[in-house]
Amino acid sequence: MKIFTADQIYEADKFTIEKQQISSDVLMEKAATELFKWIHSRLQGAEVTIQLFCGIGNNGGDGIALARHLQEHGYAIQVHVVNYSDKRSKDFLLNLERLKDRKIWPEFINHDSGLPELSPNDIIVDAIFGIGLNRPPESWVGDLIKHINDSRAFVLAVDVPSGLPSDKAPWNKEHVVRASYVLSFQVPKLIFFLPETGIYQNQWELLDIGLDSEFLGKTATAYELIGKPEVLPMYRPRLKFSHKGTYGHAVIVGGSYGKIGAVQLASNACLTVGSGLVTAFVPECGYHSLQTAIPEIMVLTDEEDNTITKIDIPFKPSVVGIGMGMGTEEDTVKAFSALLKNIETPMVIDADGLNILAKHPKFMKDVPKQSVLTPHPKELERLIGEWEDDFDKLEKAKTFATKHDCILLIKGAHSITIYNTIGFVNTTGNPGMATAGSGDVLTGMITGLIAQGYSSLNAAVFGVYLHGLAGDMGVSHNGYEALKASGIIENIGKAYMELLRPPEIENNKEA
Ligand SMILES: NC(=O)C1=CN([C@@H]2O[C@H](COP(=O)(O)OP(=O)(O)OC[C@H]3O[C@@H](n4cnc5c(N)ncnc54)[C@H](OP(=O)(O)O)[C@@H]3O)[C@@H](O)[C@H]2O)[C@@H](O)CC1
Ligand SMILES: Nc1ncnc2c1ncn2[C@@H]1O[C@H](COP(=O)(O)OP(=O)(O)O)[C@@H](O)[C@H]1O
Ligand SMILES: [K+]
Repeated sequence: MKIFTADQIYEADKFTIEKQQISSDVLMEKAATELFKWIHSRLQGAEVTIQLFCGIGNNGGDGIALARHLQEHGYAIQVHVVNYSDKRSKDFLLNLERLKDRKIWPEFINHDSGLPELSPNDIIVDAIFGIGLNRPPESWVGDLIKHINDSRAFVLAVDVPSGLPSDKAPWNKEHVVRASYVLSFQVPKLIFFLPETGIYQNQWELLDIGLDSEFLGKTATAYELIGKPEVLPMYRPRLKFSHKGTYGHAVIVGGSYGKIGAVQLASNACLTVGSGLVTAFVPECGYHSLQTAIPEIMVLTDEEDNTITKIDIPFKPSVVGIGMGMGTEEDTVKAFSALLKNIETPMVIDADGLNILAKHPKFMKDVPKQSVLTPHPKELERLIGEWEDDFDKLEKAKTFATKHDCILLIKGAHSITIYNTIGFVNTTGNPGMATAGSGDVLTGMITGLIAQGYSSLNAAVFGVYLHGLAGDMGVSHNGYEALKASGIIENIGKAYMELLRPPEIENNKEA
């Protein structure tokens, strides 16, 4: 599913109005109707006070129109207009008139008004600012937002939490609504998925307001949300007359004394995701434990006991996954650099592989094209330098990925795979995966997918989705805390099954 910018949403709005020959308030009415239906289906007329805070733009207009629907269905409402500007939108004014026609007089909140009384038992509708926010809210509006946050009431935000700009980090973290739930119109917004801005909403859901599907379909976007419909076509089925050679020979290089487990996890994940053959390359000290832990893999060892000093692979691997638990000793750096110079197949580079690249930027020119780099935020910072905010981070990541013709996978709650100018935002995974070794598992999985013939980009996007899905299945019975990296591997098979499960057939009413 595409992620549109605010400007693109305004264009979609305009296009829809022209094509369908409707007036703009029709879209606002549709938005308000969908908001109302959502609320009504849950509240069923409950006797709760709904406090609506409406700005003076179209986001506020949505709130005012919603208030009318709520009142018509007997809900106890209190409408507040947050009067932050004289430039009221046409459709806001239209809906304000409609409300007044029904003898509902909102309370106007200005810079010198006191703060309204709020109870934790109220439901608050936040329609102060939408995607039109383009400068810091004035301090009295910020104080009102803080008052809403302090109320401990359930806060339902319309379109986006107020105070959150769509293309930069908030100016003041206290002046952003912390929404219990966001009902957002038609398309997901990038702010929902970034660590700095995603924290302002617990949950979000899309409401279809009928923006033109032709426009949405043909418009190219810089970000795409990756769910089952996007990854399913990437799946490469196992062929009946295939053999292990069909699915490639992956090599996993890494480990050092005390960190052989990282290679074990990556190799096991590589095999479990379906690589035909897997060879691990580790320092001598890892030999016995690896051979014992995973009988299905082959093991090559360095001449040195405790670290990697020379990487000899006596065959042409399909792909090499490297870096987990490897350390950054001088000899290891030399071995890594020599491998980069000799290798032609794409690589998946993680952990200390990335740390070495960050310390020796000139090595980047030897990294095979179409390699996948899998940094967590700290490793990313070492690689691309500091950033101002998450948006700046993504731009810098795109510049880096384009310059080096690589796929840059930024790991996190919503991992984002960057290739050229596009970012693919993952939707699976959970906080249980914030546990030692889960990144090693991901590296192994992506390596195993490339070995089987997935393109590097598809391996990254598909791999991160499957990894998150396996994590989700891993916590479904045991909870977040007990998930271990090996638990993610144990659920890779189930994740495949879940991905390939046909959609439930709806009950035939006549049957
Ligand atoms: N297609 C869709 O998705 C549909 C979307 N709809 C809804 O429209 C919403 C967008 O509405 P919107 O464009 O009127 O902007 P909104 O966020 O209400 O802000 C109002 C104005 O405030 C101003 N302003 C900005 N920052 C400010 C500040 N700090 N302090 C003071 N003023 C500030 C700025 O105007 P400016 O002063 O810059 O000219 C801005 O225009 C969207 O989120 C959704 O809820 C639906 O109605 C139907 C279809
Ligand atoms: N809160 C979270 N929600 C979803 N996925 C997460 C979360 N925290 C971590 N992960 C995933 O777990 C993995 C952690 O990788 P990394 O930090 O490299 O771990 P390690 O170095 O221990 O292997 C990444 O794939 C990341 O996306
Ligand atoms: K809002």
